[in-house]
Amino acid sequence: MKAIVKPTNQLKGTIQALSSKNYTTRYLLIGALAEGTSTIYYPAHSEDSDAMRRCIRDLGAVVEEDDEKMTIQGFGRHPKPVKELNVGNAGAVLRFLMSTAALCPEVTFVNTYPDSLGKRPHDDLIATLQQMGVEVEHNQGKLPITIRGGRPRGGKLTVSGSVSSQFLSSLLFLTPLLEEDSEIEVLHDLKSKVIVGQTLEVLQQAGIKIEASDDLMHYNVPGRQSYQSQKYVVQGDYPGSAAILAAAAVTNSDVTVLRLEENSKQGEKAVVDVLRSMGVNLTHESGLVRVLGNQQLLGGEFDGDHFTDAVLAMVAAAVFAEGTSRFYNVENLRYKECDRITDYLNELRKAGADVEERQSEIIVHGRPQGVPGGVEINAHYDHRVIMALTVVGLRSEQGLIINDAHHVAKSYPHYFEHLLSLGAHIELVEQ
Ligand SMILES: O=C(O)C1=C[C@@H](OP(=O)(O)O)[C@@H](O)[C@H](O)C1
Ligand SMILES: C=C(OP(=O)(O)O)C(=O)O
Repeated sequence: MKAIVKPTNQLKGTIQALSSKNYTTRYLLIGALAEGTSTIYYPAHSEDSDAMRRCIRDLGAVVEEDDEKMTIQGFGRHPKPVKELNVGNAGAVLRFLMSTAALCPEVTFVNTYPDSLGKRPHDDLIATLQQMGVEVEHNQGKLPITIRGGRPRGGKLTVSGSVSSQFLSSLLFLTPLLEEDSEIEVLHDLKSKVIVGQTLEVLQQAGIKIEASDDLMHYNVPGRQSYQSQKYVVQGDYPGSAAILAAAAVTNSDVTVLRLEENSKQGEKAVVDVLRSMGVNLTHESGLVRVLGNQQLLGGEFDGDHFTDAVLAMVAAAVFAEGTSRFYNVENLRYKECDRITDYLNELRKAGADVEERQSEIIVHGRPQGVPGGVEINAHYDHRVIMALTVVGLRSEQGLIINDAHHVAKSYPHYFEHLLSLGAHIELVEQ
């Protein structure tokens, strides 16, 4: 699908935030790791959450659903000895399930997105699984990956957090089920640290006890624990909503997004403060964010690691801000669905933005007068590139054509529908 994004002066209306992808994948997994029946209310429906649902079914969970909820009868510590799993393009799903797969005799994760997930590195998690006595066959740390497990061992474990927090989260899901107690030490650095808080939150909801140090670099995990089956309610998704809020900020708007909890543990909640500090007129009360956009934005300096999945949307807003903006501590954006620094900035430049890259920084010289647009954009298989370039297209002089825009469905299948309901001028054309 191609999205023809046309200049749009005004956005107006109210939308419900989509359900959080990152909570949905977690609740599906812990529902599967429990032995009873768990219920998830308002789960996300996106390619990534569908991937987790498909894989836990393949591993033996019984999943039923209606419009409002899913029920999961889990497999506990005894997944079905499945031979092959297909996680689509979902990084978190792959990494979380690589540990679960260690409970099976032999599972191969196939490579269905060679130009996206197929290029992402998993060496750090592979190394820890090997410490646990699991045999891993891989293609230089990448897919396809075969895990030969059966009886993974806990004990003293180390994992690097310098590329992705997902490796640590993955181990935190598995280690409570092992015979041995585990002590996990995070080496080097821990990127996307905030999201580990979401992992610890859901583990606690499932009755799992873990002692975490304040800096989230050390963990004591008692073994022989069981996941309790529970009822979970999925909150609204900040990363996806960040793009809607950015679109409202760069146009003349009165846009309200519902279901965005103020006390959420999602790091991307920070976009409310980021936009506010850029001078955007915005309120956040009772789970409702309202933006009164007037196209006036100011640049600023931001540690992007706090809101990793919303950096691209905030960069898109900064393209139209007065002055220079700097998003630092974002090197791990290079290891996502595409290289979200080099690939993304190349597309922004095509649209007419003035941007520079460093190894771990994005620098934007804002153009409050707007950018020319009038070009075709390569989506690089990346939902967040698609969402962010749409924001830029709305404020450009000649619009943008975003090719392969259907990949938006990885996290936010209703993105264009939501923007259309707010009055955006967008035409969707099947390619
Ligand atoms: O744990 C998770 O669910 C995620 C962790 C983050 O990845 P990294 O830890 O690789 O930055 C984030 O970008 C991703 O969308 C989801
Ligand atoms: C990077 C993302 O997801 P994942 O790592 O799970 O593929 C994302 O949703 O932006």
